[in-house]
Amino acid sequence: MQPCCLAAYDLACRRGDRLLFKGVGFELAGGEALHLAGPNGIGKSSLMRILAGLLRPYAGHVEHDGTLALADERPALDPHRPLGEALAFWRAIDRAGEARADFGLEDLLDVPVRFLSTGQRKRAALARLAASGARIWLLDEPLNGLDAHWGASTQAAIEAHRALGGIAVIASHQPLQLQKLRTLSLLEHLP
Ligand SMILES: Nc1ncnc2c1ncn2[C@@H]1O[C@H](COP(=O)(O)OP(=O)(O)OP(=O)(O)O)[C@@H](O)[C@H]1O
Repeated sequence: MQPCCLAAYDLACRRGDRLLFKGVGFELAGGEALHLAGPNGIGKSSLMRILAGLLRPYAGHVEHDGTLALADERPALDPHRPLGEALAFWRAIDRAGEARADFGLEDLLDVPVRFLSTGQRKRAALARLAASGARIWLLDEPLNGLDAHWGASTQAAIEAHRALGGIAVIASHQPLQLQKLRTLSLLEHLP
């Protein structure tokens, strides 16, 4: 895997007429992981969208070297297609190789995405991200809806991605069992 990096400098975020946070900065190199922490509504998902380039920061800027992929509560899979086709749609666009991570979807490939359970849909979204070949994974509440087995498997997939030199930024209310995990609490960046 090519070297990658992700850095945020003095970020501030405003939504509507409210400033959510300010002065957020970090630098991540290949193999590193950052846990975004903070209570409901503080701006973790907003920060994720800024990092992904989907939301303009009120102040500051983001720099990255390496492709980014975001998995949030929207699975970005066509709800009307069978899961196999919905994943193939992205594979054709991403032109990445086979995903190394196994999210146990083999028996669900003919099920329309809209019929998947919460945890199955989450696993499908994670499989899409893992198959994208992106070097920088932005994971917004990746463990939501997953049972203990798939929660552990997802964290193992994150560790495998890091071992290959990838970066992971993870917003999560749930404890994470990841090696050398750095933490950024948005509570320390209130305006
Ligand atoms: N499009 C929008 N316009 C205005 N306000 C918004 C918009 N999207 C989100 N917000 C507000 O921004 C704040 C931060 O939302 P965000 O989803 O980033 O928080 P969060 O830390 O991820 O929360 P949670 O832990 O509940 O997922 C919330 O008060 C939310 O209502």
